[in-house]
Amino acid sequence: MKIAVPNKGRLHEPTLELLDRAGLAVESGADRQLYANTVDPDVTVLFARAADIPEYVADGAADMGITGYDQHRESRVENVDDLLDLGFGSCRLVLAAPEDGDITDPGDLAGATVATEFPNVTADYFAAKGIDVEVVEVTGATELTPHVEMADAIVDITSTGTTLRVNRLAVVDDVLDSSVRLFARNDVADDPKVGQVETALGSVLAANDKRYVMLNVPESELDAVEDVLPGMGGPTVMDVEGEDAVAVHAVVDERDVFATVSELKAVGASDILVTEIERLVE
Ligand SMILES: Nc1ncnc2c1ncn2[C@@H]1O[C@H](COP(=O)(O)OP(=O)(O)OP(=O)(O)O)[C@@H](O)[C@H]1O
Ligand SMILES: O=P(O)(O)OC[C@H]1O[C@H](OP(=O)(O)OP(=O)(O)O)[C@H](O)[C@@H]1O
Ligand SMILES: [Mg+2]
Repeated sequence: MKIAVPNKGRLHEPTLELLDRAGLAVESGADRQLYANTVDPDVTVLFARAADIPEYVADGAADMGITGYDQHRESRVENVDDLLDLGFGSCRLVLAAPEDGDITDPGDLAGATVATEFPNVTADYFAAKGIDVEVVEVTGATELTPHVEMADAIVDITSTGTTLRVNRLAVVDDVLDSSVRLFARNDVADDPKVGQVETALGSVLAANDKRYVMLNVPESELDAVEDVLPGMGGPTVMDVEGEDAVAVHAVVDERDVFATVSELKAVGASDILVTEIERLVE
């Protein structure tokens, strides 16, 4: 099983970190190598440009891939299916035009020129609206093109909005929401290894917003503690040897931890520990 992952840029580190946490650590070697082993002898990693990954997977150079959904759409590959939203690299592709200009609606661009690093997504967007534009492909610094009369508007990535603001561009319309996805080629979708990789990465995401809570409580108060801790499938309860108390363990949503700990104390729990969870397979 080969997984194509970004070889550099903003998606590289978080992808390797996620694989690491999922128990598929990439074994370090020379920085610029093409292939790397993981701790699983059946899983290797192919380093590629974020934009090339969907095609590498579609063509069979790799079986699974991790990259932005925007790149998946831009590649127009059809034999690749998303398995998981990995929750990082969130951004929007937007149509933007000079803030002091007269383009305030996509329809204002009929017959005009739009510059972008995403010519296919852009062409599909205008075609769906029935608006005829000329799409000019650029490979970077897209935000400059309206100011040097190369284009009337752009389709580009925005996240904080800083780049658009600095270049005095305003959003005219949303084109696509993107985040990083795990995907696989259709013809390997039933391979057990694909399922294992999906489960491993999914278990890290599932654990991200959960905490493990441990506490001791007198046996007489156990019912009250169980009311506070509905948890997944109920808490685990263990006898504490030689004492009239039990130890209780439970998985709690991160956002509920503050309230839960207060309630647990109120019903007589002591020695309360809250820890992070590395992985959670339900
Ligand atoms: N500002 C951003 N915020 C969040 N995600 C982004 C942002 N810019 C890009 N991305 C995501 O990262 C993917 C890769 O971006 P890109 O190919 O520009 O690489 P990079 O990490 O910016 O490195 P470089 O541009 O130096 O090659 C994009 O397709 C998109 O999914
Ligand atoms: O809304 P913002 O937070 O400003 O982010 C948007 C910018 O981020 C990306 O550029 P990147 O930093 O990857 O530089 P690049 O043009 O070299 O890819 C993207 O191409 C935008 O220019
Ligand atoms: Mg970039």
